[in-house]
Amino acid sequence: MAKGAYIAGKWAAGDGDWFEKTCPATGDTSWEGQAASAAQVNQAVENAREAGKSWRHMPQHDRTRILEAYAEEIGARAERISEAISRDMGKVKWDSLGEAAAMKGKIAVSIQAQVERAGGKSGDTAFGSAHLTHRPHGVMAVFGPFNFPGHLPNGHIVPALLAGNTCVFKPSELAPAVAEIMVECFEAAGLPPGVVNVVHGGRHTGAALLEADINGLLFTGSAGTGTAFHRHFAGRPDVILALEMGGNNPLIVWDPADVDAAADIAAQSAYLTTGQRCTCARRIFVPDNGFGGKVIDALVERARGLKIGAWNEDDVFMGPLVSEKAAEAAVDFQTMLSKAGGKPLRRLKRMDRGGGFVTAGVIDVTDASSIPDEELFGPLVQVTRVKDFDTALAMANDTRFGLSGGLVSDDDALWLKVHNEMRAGILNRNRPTVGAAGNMPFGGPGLSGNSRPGAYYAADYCAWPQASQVSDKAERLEAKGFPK
Ligand SMILES: NC(=O)C1=CN([C@@H]2O[C@H](COP(=O)(O)OP(=O)(O)OC[C@H]3O[C@@H](n4cnc5c(N)ncnc54)[C@H](O)[C@@H]3O)[C@@H](O)[C@H]2O)C=CC1
Ligand SMILES: O=C(O)CCC(=O)N[C@@H](CCC(=O)O)C(=O)O
Repeated sequence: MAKGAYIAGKWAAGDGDWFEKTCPATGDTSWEGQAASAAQVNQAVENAREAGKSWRHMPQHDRTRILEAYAEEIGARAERISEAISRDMGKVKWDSLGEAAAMKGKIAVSIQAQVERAGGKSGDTAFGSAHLTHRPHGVMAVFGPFNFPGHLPNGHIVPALLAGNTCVFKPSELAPAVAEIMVECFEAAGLPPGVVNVVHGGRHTGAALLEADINGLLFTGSAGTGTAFHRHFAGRPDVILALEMGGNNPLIVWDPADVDAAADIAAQSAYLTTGQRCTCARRIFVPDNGFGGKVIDALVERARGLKIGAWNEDDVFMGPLVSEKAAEAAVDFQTMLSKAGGKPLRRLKRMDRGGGFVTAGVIDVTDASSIPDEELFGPLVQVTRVKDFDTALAMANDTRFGLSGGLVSDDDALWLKVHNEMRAGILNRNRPTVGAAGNMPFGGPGLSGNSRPGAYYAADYCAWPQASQVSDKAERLEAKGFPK
């Protein structure tokens, strides 16, 4: 049985509600145990605060060295990390191995970012010297999502630690297992007890962490939850919030010479990780002509041809959704689009093998009305045929979100227009909307976050800058009208 709380360097059974996670591919129980209670959450925060007293004063190179060792430990456990993630949330093997590799790769990027974005500098002034220093916030609560249960919380935790903060990590209750391996890696790397604490559980544990004495909330998850958390901390400018949320991401496909290449890009944008990436394309715009028709046909052909299976089967592209509930929600979303006038060209359907398995869907919403600007976190893509490029661009931008977007076109002038006018933090040309680079900022405007992008820019929200003007001795000051 898994343990519910890792506090001050020791695992303990949780005192909260019992919960378990079932693998959506095999039906096996992948994690079971008790959640951390509110008392345990408070204890974890207190221990993180205590540990912070020495961690924040440790020389930067010593903190860096521990995190470099952590990277090695992650690398050595890539196979186990991949399996834990796949068993919990169903991600296929090559994809979860990719996540494990990203976890390791992120550490070097974060170390570089800490130096380049949160380092210090000094210079001479007329009176002495001026200095820039960065200081940690204190105790950071880290909330992880289920879709990248290792890589994305790791992308908050590592920069937070490098900057001298300590963390209390609440993994997603839909993919809790990988956190235990992360702890194992931190221990093996020599991280002092209390610097990272883990509290397992769902909403109750999360709510207790929000109420605890934290200095920052580093969140990756849905816009609904992130917005509720933002509301929770209204009037609390003393708590730093970094909210990484979802998208309703557009991809415009406009007359590239290679229809198959365009369809490949569109299909991978829509269906990678079973559509459970925040950067997945949800809306595809094509010209209302023969070319647009060919792209749609080629996309449908790809949706039909994807090999779907369990993480422990060979050569599968797409695993199941995270749960049966998610599969039902995806079907319901498609039904809602159909009622609004959408025409399914290839239906997203629950598969006979049960669990979270669904087929990949394409729905033509050209003639639909009142489509909600919502993210469906699954493999269903909406296509719209439009009369001209400006209409495509205007429709692409007609969203409250702004995470990712893209253009598939050989036309440089169109790219220039899209680059200047499409409102998306991750904006690609002739590349899938997914697969963002860790050495760049990751986030977007609107409801996709609170303008505190992560990845390379995570260093910015993990420390506050301090500016000092220094004169070695106190000297008399002069100013017009000031008494001498
Ligand atoms: N922009 C980004 O960097 C990314 C955003 N996402 C977004 O995350 C979502 C998928 O992840 P989910 O795990 O479903 O998100 P979620 O919002 O359901 O959960 C995220 C975390 O918040 C906790 N939580 C949820 N409701 C809570 C409540 N009422 N009180 C306290 N804690 C609560 C969960 O237990 C979990 O740890 C998608 O919307 C996706 O777009 C996912 C990955 C990257
Ligand atoms: O944080 C980073 O290193 C870059 C962000 C990243 O890995 N993005 C991935 C997955 C995130 C998601 O979509 O849920 C991507 O863009 O595919």
